[in-house]
Amino acid sequence: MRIGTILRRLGDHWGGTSVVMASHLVQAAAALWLPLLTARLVDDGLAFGDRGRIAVTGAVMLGVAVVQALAAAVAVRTATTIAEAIGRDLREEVFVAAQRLSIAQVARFGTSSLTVRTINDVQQVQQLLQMLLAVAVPVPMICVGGIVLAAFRDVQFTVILLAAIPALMLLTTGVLRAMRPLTSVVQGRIDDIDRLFDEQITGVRVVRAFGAESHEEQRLQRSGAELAGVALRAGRLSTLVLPAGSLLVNLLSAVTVWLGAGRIAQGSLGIGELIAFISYLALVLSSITTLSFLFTTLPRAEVCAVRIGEVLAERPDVVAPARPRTAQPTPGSVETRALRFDYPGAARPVLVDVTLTIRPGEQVAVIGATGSGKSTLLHLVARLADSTSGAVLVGGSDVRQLDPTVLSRAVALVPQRPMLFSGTVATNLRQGRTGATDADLWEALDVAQAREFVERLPGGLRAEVGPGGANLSGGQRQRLAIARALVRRPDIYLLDDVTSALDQTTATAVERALALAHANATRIVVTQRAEVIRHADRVVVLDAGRVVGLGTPAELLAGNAIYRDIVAAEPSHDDVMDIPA
Ligand SMILES: Nc1ncnc2c1ncn2[C@@H]1O[C@H](COP(=O)(O)OP(=O)(O)OP(=O)(O)O)[C@@H](O)[C@H]1O
Repeated sequence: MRIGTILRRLGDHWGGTSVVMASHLVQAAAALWLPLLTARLVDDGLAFGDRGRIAVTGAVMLGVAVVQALAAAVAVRTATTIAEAIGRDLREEVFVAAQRLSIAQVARFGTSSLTVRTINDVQQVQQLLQMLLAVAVPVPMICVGGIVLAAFRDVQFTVILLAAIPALMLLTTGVLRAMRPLTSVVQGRIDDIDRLFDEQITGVRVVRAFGAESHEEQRLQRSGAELAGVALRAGRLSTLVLPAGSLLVNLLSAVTVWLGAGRIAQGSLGIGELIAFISYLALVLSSITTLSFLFTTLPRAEVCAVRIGEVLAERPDVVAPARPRTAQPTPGSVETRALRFDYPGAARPVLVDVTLTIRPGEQVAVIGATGSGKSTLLHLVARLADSTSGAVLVGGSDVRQLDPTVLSRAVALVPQRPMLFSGTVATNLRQGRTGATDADLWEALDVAQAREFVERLPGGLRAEVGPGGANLSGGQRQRLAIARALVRRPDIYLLDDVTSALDQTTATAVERALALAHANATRIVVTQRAEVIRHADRVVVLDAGRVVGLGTPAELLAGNAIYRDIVAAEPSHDDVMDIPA
């Protein structure tokens, strides 16, 4: 997307744009009329000591100045409203487009870059629109009007004015050329700083625990210095325009006065005429200088428009089917057929030839070394991404053909890193099911072993949850995330290492309660806990993205080394808590 594409959106606001144009026309006419009135005041009034003419012309000048100010106020106000409206629409579009991206696409852009594009980049474009409408529109009117009026009064002086315009244009073009490459670097550096901030703030506990504050500060300082370096270079270039413009105006005014003085002495020019001409010179050149300065913000807005366009143009990997299926011939079943998944640009696939058939109500544990593709497998079942090849069937229907609402009702994913949202405990849990009653929420909290701590929170279910659940412990977040999935009552639970932040006893209690609650539901559980693995109906062993073991715990104990390693690493706790199979 280029800035021109965004400018075309002004057509959607033609009413407001017409008001801006009309107000600027009035404002420009007033600005051009004032020097003529000044000339009349001096040459016809002051020169002859005609008090009546001075008073009338002065009153007209005051009236014109008031109209000019009012027209300018209307133009700026309307311009701001239009720019705000276009900015708001763009922000919404980028946000919605970003929400539709698959996890691989989000990873490719980077979450912080998507944030900067949605907020900062749209703001830059909005600012440019506002400035264009509020400042740039009257410039051509003033220039053409000023040159024509000057030409009518004096050709020699008009030549001076016309010669100055290309000089200013040349300067601006040079500055713009030099700035263009710097501005895309500036936006990239802003992305970097945002990413660093995000990392450092979300990881503040780790930073403190490792006493890494000064190291992190240095990283931020380095990034800040790099941004300041390029931003300063771009800023220095843009600041050339205004002083150069006013230098030119002053030089030419001096030349005009020098030439005019001689002609006044000869009697071929009135003082008022000279003042009027100098006013036109200043009006035209300072308008062009302001426009040139405005153009120096163009490269940055242009880069931002391109970055916004990249998000808007990104076709989501995961698209809703044209004719969605709602039928699920075998609710609760999950099947993967020769599944393969590659991250774009990655050296090797994350999953290769994964073929599984999971029956409704089955409890399946997925185990494997870190990085073996366990989470990715669950993500593909929940259709957070589409497989590179092969297929995933949920309830007997290919997820790519299944109605997204049917799929999200059938499947509840509890991710490895539980994510809560600002609001209350209840609003977070009701993301599982909007219509859930308080009793449903407490029931889910009971299963997730979270009743006790929620009851202790001030307000209970109405207790505040900070952004990302920041005011809760990792274990509390994890239990609320489990409860949210339970509230949904899906056919299939996808549980990704959901008890990793809990102590042994609580984890076992959660697992036991989960197994009892909604006993008919299918559970695919990524876990390292021997307790859960031993009590699963079947276990899938992944190694570097391939299924290297599939069977009951007893079968795998006999013939699978990876299974034996993982289960042997943790002693049985069946004596502590009996988990039903
Ligand atoms: N955004 C990404 N871009 C490229 N590769 C990625 C990306 N995210 C994950 N991977 C790779 O995909 C592989 C599988 O990751 P996945 O999270 O599925 O593993 P896992 O078995 O769940 O690991 P863990 O037990 O540590 O959670 C890893 O090798 C990882 O490096």
